[in-house]
Amino acid sequence: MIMLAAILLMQSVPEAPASDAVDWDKEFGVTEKVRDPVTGELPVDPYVQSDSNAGTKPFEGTGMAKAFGDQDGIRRITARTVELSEADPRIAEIFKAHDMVRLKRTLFEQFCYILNAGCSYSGRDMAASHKDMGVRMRDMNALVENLQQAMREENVPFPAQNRFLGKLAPMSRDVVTK
Ligand code: HEM
Repeated sequence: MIMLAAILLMQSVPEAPASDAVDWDKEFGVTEKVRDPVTGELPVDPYVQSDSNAGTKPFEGTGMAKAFGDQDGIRRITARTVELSEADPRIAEIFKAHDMVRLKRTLFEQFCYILNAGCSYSGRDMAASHKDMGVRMRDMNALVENLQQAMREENVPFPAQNRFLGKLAPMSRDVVTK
């Protein structure tokens, strides 16, 4: 008897008419970014593209590009640096919420441009890219260790590794949160 009453009660609950349904995503201004079907990258806010966004001038001559294995070597080194950082418990959290497809492309372009290996840099400047990310000096050190490992794995000679790190070091002023 109680069972029957419960079933009748459940059936008599009126369904909300479709016109009353509230689009909460719209109310709260929630929009989901969609990846570009060709590049696989998420869109970013408009910015002015310039090689000067790379944060430093390129090396002269072809020596540094050769030491890094030209574009193929640079691509492997940047991809490996990102891969190691995504798996590094010290800094993985920082990378999780961001677009690693875009980062692999722009980091490659930046390194390739700086090493004078025949690229232009199309990414954002270092201050804009790392704004509000909360990067601390110890996070920077972790990333540098991962880059050093990636360079070692590609047999980049030690003096060339250090010359390159010397170019990147001043950028920490724009990357690390003050
Ligand atoms: C000198 C050191 C560094 C250099 C040269 C560098 C370079 C770059 C470049 C070229 C971009 C892409 C810009 C763009 O999307 O337009 C980027 C973005 C990013 N970087 Fe760095 N970075 C440095 C340090 C760091 C550190 C220490 C961390 C964290 C531990 C970090 C985390 C990220 C993340 C998560 C993004 C993606 C941002 C986004 O998609 O909005 N970077 N970085």
